[in-house]
Amino acid sequence: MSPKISLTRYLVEQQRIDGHIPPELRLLIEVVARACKSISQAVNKGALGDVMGTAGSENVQGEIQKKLDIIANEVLIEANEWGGHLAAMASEEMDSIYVVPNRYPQGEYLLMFDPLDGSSNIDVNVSIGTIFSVLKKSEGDRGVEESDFLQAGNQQVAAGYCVYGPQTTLVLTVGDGVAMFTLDREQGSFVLTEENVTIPDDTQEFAINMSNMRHWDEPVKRYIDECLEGKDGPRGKNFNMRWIASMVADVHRILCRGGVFLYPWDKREPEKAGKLRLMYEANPMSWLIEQAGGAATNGKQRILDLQPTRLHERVSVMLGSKNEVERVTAYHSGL
Ligand SMILES: O=P(O)(O)OC[C@H]1O[C@](O)(COP(=O)(O)O)[C@@H](O)[C@@H]1O
Ligand SMILES: [Mg+2]
Ligand SMILES: [Mg+2]
Repeated sequence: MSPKISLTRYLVEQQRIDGHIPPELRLLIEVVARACKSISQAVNKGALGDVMGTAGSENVQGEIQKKLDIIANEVLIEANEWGGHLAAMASEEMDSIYVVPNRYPQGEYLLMFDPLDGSSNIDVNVSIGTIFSVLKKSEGDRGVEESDFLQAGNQQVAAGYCVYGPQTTLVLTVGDGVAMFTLDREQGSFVLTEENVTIPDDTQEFAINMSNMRHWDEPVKRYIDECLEGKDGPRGKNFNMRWIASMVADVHRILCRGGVFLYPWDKREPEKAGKLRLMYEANPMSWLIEQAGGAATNGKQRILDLQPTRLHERVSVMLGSKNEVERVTAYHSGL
């Protein structure tokens, strides 16, 4: 049996052999992974720990925060602020950026995260996760500002998520393909279980919240209608549907076996570009999908080329198997 390769060894090889990542970034990723391990332990406690239910407070998105949203946010802040690799952090659960206090060494990276993704599934024992994205701080000595974070997704230097499901799995890219690490609870460490993950260009499985159908725009309606017509329709093949309502779990399924995920703009809140957030949901997931051979657009443009204007900006998301994403994107330009 091939020797178990730990996350640390994998990253050291990425650093030393492939020269893909500087030592500081490697150390930052290890700290994020350790934080995810602690969050996984809190999640596993469930009703045995004081982690279920709402916290009663509201976040900048206007959502009622769950206790685990706040616990996960605090774990990530505490783990990363003293490590010396970061200049600042931003989170779905914090209105503005968190600048690393100057009693700690200042690093050159910016970390963004969705500390707990799939919050509506926390109390019903369905897979949830943490999503993260790393950018470089711009050169110069001036203090970090929110504008430093407003970089296009194609500027990410690392991106990943950790899914807390039957297994705890960390999925990562530093621009050299996608690797998956499973938490070995006995050892307490992440072990490499999949490397150079690739997703098929074609698929017969789509993921969308069908209950929003009457609110969708024509191109999305057409695309889903054709999938539902199956082999009797213009697609000539049957499609299956899945919707876990945890983006991290729906995307993980796609990285494991292909598929297409859509959370498009809809008429419920026409002034919003979509439900999901560009900086710490769509950008990291889009880079992972592209690194695995897939595609990700907002229906019109490659998500990674979008220039952000606000920290908590929302975006329409279509990602997964390349040929399906290209098809639904083509429908948006009237083809
Ligand atoms: O409940 P809906 O409308 O299907 O939305 C589900 C989507 O909302 C989310 O839960 C939003 O993320 P958060 O849980 O981090 O707020 C996604 O994970 C998921 O894809
Ligand atoms: Mg989320
Ligand atoms: Mg969240």
